[in-house]
Amino acid sequence: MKDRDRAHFINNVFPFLAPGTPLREGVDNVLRARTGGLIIVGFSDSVRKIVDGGFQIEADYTPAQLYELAKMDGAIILSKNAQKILFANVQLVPDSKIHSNETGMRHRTAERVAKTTGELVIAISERRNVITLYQTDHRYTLKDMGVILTKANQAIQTLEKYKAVLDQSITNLGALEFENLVTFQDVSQVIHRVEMVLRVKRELITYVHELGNEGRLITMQLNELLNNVEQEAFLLLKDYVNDEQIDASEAFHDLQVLSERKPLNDDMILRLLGKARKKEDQDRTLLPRGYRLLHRIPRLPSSIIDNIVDYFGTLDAFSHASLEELDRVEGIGETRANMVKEGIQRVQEQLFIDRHI
Ligand SMILES: Nc1ncnc2c1ncn2[C@@H]1O[C@H](COP(=O)(O)OP(=O)(O)OP(=O)(O)O)[C@@H](O)[C@H]1O
Repeated sequence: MKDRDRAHFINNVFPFLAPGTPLREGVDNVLRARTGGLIIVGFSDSVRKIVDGGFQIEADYTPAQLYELAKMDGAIILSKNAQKILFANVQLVPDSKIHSNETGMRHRTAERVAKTTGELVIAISERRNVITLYQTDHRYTLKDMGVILTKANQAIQTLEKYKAVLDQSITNLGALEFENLVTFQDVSQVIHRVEMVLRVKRELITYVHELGNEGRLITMQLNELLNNVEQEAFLLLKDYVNDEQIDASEAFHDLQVLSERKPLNDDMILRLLGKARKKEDQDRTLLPRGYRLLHRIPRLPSSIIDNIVDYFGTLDAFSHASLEELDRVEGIGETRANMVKEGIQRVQEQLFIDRHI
């Protein structure tokens, strides 16, 4: 429930309430001033019905105005986009039969208004120094920036570890590919590690949204760490999918969606790759097409990589091809044939040095 609530606010509310936004600046000022506050963002008909008293303002929203108006009793109503302050000093009279778990009147009112109107309601506590968000039946207490930053940094450390493990298993797979020793289990192991990395990435993105402009450093670290993970995962699928049944981009999309829900198992991975589950297939060697390793050769355009794989079919075939055979591929002349041959050799040597047995 808590995760669902957090996700709801991060997706729908944080774009205009994250640190660095004018609304957050105003709300933080009210919190610091310890006057308390009750703010409704949106003035729909259902809000109109429960408004009693107060006065109309119709001014452009500024953090300073919000802070001044919060010194008064009652609620403040903002426009849906939080660009205007519409009313202040408003008494709200939601149906008292609506269940509320809150104790104080401000928070009970906030919860009931959110449930009846569906609008975002922000309660800033005078005594407890917390900001609570309500919308429909969702409730979320904003966390202290320090707490979120600590969690985000822990997640970055976890990501670094997972990424190192993933890199190593990709290297090991590459070495096995040159030896024609890859089985389904080897591919599945790499896919599981990609899945773990994607999972931590998703968690980190929620922290980044929650941190707003305080999350810039985390974003930079995240981008640097994940620089090529998605491309590698896509190429891995391109190397191994049963392409008569499944397109690699589709498989990559499915991998991302599935890993959001629950941990992948072997059956799911087999389905992703478009392969049937047959007992005898489990230990059979798989021959990769070689997209992933060809992409490691510097300055080799994707169109040429496609032509090489189309012509030879597998890494095994083109890694043993002579210069003359490589020369026959469309887009490859003598110079490029040399470059490809040397490139493949260099990639192979590096993999054998880096592999961890
Ligand atoms: N129905 C309401 N409409 C508008 N404002 C309200 C309403 N109920 C309470 N408030 C505002 O909340 C203020 C504090 O009420 P109360 O102390 O009972 O709330 P609380 O939930 O305990 O919040 P806090 O933690 O800030 O004390 C009131 O002075 C009033 O400004």
